[in-house]
Amino acid sequence: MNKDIVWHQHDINKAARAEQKGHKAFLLWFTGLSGSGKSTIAGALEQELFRRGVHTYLLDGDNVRHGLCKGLGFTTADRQENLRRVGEAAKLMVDAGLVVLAAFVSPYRADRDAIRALLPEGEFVEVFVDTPLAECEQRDPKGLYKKARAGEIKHFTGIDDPYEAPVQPEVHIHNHDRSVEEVVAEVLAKLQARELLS
Ligand SMILES: Nc1ncnc2c1ncn2[C@@H]1O[C@H](COP(=O)(O)OS(=O)(=O)O)[C@@H](OP(=O)(O)O)[C@H]1O
Ligand SMILES: Nc1ncnc2c1ncn2[C@@H]1O[C@H](COP(=O)(O)OP(=O)(O)O)[C@@H](O)[C@H]1O
Repeated sequence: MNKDIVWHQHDINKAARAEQKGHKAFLLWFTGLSGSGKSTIAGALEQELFRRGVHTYLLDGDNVRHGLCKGLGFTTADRQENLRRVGEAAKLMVDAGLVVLAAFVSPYRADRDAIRALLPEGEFVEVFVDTPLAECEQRDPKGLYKKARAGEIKHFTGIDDPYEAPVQPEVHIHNHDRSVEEVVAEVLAKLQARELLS
């Protein structure tokens, strides 16, 4: 870091924004295999939060790779850079007073922990969307598992690339043989128990 660049503390801070918006700001980080249901659950949860008047923003892996993270692939280094950029963007949004929902495979513990470390204690909520690989592969909505099995896609998480499951996620969802509504209700209850939502 250049020592001539000094942090400027502005007058409107996070507490003031939370008071204006009427709720706390935090980052809900959804991690799990491709096809586990991250986008579906994050999207349904965002709808419910929005309905309650919560100011939200949903960052989705497939979408940010069209802009902020354009050109990055799926090597370990590219995933790390992808998640570093997303983590910094999410941090700004949380500072702006939003409840940010981020849905990324984010297969490496170190990358997820690096994002956790960017935020104040309690403002990073890791949500492990735990769906068996066989189920994800059966869902295969984009046909990517089929391509990965055929060797047409390399470094595919769960096939020829690792997925390091969270050890102590704040929320552990089993998203198999359950309705999306049931799962959303479970996440909301966990957030209320942590006093992140009223
Ligand atoms: N090799 C490989 N491994 C995993 N996923 C792949 C790969 N190639 C393409 N895709 C598609 O890209 C989506 C994952 O992007 P992410 O930005 O979430 O990945 S990561 O967090 O940087 O690991 C992922 O989206 P989801 O299915 O929504 O998880 C896939 O559709
Ligand atoms: N609880 C669930 N039960 C059955 N199918 C689900 C459930 N949650 C998500 N799905 C389906 O699984 C597929 C993958 O979901 P998606 O949200 O795209 O996963 P991801 O974002 O993790 O890749 C979609 O076809 C979605 O409709």
